[in-house]
Amino acid sequence: MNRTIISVKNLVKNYGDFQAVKGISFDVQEGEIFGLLGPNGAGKSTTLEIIETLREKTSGEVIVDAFNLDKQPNEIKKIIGVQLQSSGYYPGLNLVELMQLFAGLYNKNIDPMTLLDSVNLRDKAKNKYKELSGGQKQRFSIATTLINTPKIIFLDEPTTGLDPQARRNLWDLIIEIRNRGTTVIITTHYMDEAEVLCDRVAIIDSGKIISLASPDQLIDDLLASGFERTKQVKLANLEDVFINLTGKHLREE
Ligand SMILES: Nc1ncnc2c1ncn2[C@@H]1O[C@H](COP(=O)(O)OP(=O)(O)OP(=O)(O)O)[C@@H](O)[C@H]1O
Repeated sequence: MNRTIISVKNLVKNYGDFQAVKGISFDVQEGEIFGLLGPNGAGKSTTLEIIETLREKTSGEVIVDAFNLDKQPNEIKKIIGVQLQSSGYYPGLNLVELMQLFAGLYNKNIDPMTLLDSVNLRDKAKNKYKELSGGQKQRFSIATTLINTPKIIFLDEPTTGLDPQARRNLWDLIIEIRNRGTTVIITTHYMDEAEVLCDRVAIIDSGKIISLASPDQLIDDLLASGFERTKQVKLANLEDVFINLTGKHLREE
């Protein structure tokens, strides 16, 4: 595949006596969607925040696009896009004004409408953030990650709380962003999401990577080990029924 754009080696994070990340190593290839999967408290957000330069590591080495996290964190900041916490969205400003505000923070000249267009929010340009639906809020926050035309974007559980259509719509958006050449790192609890979206996934449990491969490979490995589902699986599930009844396309949210 492509070249390695992120390299993490023996990463450790201690919070006091508690070791949240226990010496993990992985590489992310340029242009892939890489998933970090794991139960609550596994250490996904901690790992992401360290790579994003937002949290100090205890030890280990992180290289992002040939920049060393210890020596060149500011160079890393310039080439990554990070979703901001929604509490940072000033309630009185509309989406265009918010975009301009964030662009100012990055010292970038952007066309807010082009960015809003790219996440299908042109119609909501004059609305305030609080007036958006859950799916629209997520799309807006993904647009803010794109302001500095980053090489890599980080998405921490971007579809949590969304309905099936909004989730699928967001998947399409994430794939589109990847297809334009941006590397995507995503954390998720949803295995169906990881299976559809991710080129490769690392499964993290209690601060350790316990498996890393493409979703297909992980499933094939499990089947090769003799695993069989106890219940015969039908060729459709309840979500298919729901989507079929309520429409595949993005509704007016
Ligand atoms: N600032 C902190 N101080 C102390 N412990 C922390 C801190 N942040 C996280 N932890 C602990 O580190 C562990 C890993 O947390 P982290 O948020 O990285 O997990 P996660 O995999 O992202 O979980 P979730 O899926 O619930 O978001 C947890 O046990 C958590 O309680």
